[in-house]
Amino acid sequence: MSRGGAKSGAGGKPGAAGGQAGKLGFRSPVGCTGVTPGEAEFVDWCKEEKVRFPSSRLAVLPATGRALVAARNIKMGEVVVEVPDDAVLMAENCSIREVLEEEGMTKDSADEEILEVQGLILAVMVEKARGAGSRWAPYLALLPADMTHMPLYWKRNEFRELRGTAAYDKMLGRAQHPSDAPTQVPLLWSEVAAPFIAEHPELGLPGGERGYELYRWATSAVASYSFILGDDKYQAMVPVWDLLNHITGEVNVRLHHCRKRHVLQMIAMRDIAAGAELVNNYGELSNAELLRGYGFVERANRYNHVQVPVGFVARAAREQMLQEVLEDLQDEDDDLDGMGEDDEGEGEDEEGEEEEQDEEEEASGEEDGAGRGPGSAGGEEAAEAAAAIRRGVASRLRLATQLGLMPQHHVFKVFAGRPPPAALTALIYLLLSTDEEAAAVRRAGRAADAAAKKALAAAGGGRKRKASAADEAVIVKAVAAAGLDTIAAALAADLGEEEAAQANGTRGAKKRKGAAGDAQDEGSSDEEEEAEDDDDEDAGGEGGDGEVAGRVAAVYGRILDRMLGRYVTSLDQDEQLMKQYDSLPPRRRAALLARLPEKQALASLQRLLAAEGGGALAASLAARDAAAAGAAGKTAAGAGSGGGGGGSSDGGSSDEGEEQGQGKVGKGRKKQKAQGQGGAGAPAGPQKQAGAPQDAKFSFGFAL
Ligand SMILES: C[S@@+](CC[C@H](N)C(=O)[O-])C[C@H]1O[C@@H](n2cnc3c(N)ncnc32)[C@H](O)[C@@H]1O
Repeated sequence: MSRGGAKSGAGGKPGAAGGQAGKLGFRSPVGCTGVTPGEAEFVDWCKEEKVRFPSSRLAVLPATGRALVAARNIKMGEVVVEVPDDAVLMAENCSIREVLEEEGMTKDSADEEILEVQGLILAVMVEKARGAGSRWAPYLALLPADMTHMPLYWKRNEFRELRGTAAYDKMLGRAQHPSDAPTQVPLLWSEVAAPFIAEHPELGLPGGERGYELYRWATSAVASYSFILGDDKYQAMVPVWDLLNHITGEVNVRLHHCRKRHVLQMIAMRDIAAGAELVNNYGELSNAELLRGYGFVERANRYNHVQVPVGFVARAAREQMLQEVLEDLQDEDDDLDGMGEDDEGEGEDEEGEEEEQDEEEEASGEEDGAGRGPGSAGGEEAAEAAAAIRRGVASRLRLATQLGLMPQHHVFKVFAGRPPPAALTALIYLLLSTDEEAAAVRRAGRAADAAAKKALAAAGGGRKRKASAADEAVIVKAVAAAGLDTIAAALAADLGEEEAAQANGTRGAKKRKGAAGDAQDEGSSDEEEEAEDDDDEDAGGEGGDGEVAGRVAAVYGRILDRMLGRYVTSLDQDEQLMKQYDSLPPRRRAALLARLPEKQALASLQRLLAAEGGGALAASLAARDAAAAGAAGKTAAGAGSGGGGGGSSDGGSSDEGEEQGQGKVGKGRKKQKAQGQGGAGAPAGPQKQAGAPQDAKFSFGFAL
């Protein structure tokens, strides 16, 4: 656990690096790791390995733990750290590389990413177990012996404090690679690491309890200290680079790989005063994400947000449509109760929903609340309606994927005080859309796709080349923009712009019941046309104002209610707890700082929708450029394999080298054998705002 005190770093004045940590004025209740001795040995080892950091020195800071600080004034552009490619520790160059290769646990031999990660964990275990016999002994000795700040060590009741947060979801494997989730650590131990150790007694690794403890430590070290290098995404422990802490908004170095010289470099992004901390950027991470991946939180964090899973959106839309259909069928509201909708087989786009259901059941025992599913009281018609709604939603989710509306890891990020993401509002609209509207969006998408391809072909001139990830991103951006245009036009029309409605062929209120409409009649019928006319009449002078907006807002309401209901405490309770912050145990404080901002973001959206209704939704859609840019980024990432935390802009490369950032993004090109492939360079997201290069081929940690 945290151990404080400004101790002197190797060759440095005690506490000289007040810098950013001082400005921070806050020390994370967890995460500032205990410090193990061994700087002198480590510094000697660095000299032997030609790991250079001539202008900086090691230090221990009260707020961030062990750190690297400027030993003198550093000029922007100076190389502050150089690590030869072969000094990094990887599965591919450790002392048991052949064994790991044979067992399919290296970059070239592994079938799955998770096995590569396990390969590095085993490599760290072996090198650690070898003690002084390991080439990396002084480096590994400097890593904190105590990693219990990481939530994977939290007790069940402490972990429960995180329920509802992105940290909780991810730790249970709900929001990203399930196999990377900390809660899977015991499983990975028993299924992967323990059998490996048993089959290779010659490696001298301990089994049993001792082995598991070493495994947990190595897992924590790899999660919070390793880097993912370059396009090829080699997972590596990079000495000295990993001494740098993260302080949101304070990053002052970027990471770079010099291919010519085969060295990983850290370059000053600005002038750094003597004594100031060198600060890396782990990504645009909320407190919940920082806690999950690195075991610390920040007092104020501009990246705090709440993550809305796509599964929630789909479920809320289904519930809304079912309620509307049932109302249309003139059933009693009560008919909605007890209609156990079958949640299976929704399709891959609703990943996470079933798990959420489990959690809800666990949390409240009333997951299948009112308004869900046919099967009993609603009778056959209702059952058919619900089935049609499910099909309609599944098909629109596929369309949304084609349009690039699906967010990374299937979660939308909602920030306090900002309109919801355009892609989220657009997705809700799409889910509620009629077949005709969905078809129009599909056509618009295809047209934009074709236009973008044509433009790319024209830009490529005579030498037609294969579309790169960046090209694909342009296409997706265009498609997403087209889809959003169609949707925005329809929404604007519904908000009262009749002309736009006609121009876009948008329809009356009842016809907007989307999949609910499908449920009654797949094709457009005379009755439906009549209904449309009726609706137009009903709407009268108001022109159906707010009908769609009202429905979209209702879906938002359902999402928000469900999201807010997931936490162990209410927003009010948390605000009260903040008043007793100092008296809370560290892990409770950390959990509070992880979940409170999420609730504040949800409450803020609730207020925004209540105050501005359709205005807030229109503002959301107006942010389409950002959404489209996000889609473009996702596509670039998707061409590789996507990944964890941070931003996702594509990286540039040159003969000289590549820049890298923290986002787990790569283009997935052909595997290469060389080690330390890393480009290096700019941590992904926040640097965009700091005016730094936007390259991002470099990640930190893995998806723990
Ligand atoms: C790459 S290491 C950085 C070096 C680390 N401080 C040490 O003592 O070894 C990442 C770990 O540093 C700590 N850390 C990084 N930034 C922090 C911050 N802003 N506040 C508290 N702890 C931080 C967390 O324990 C995190 O898991």
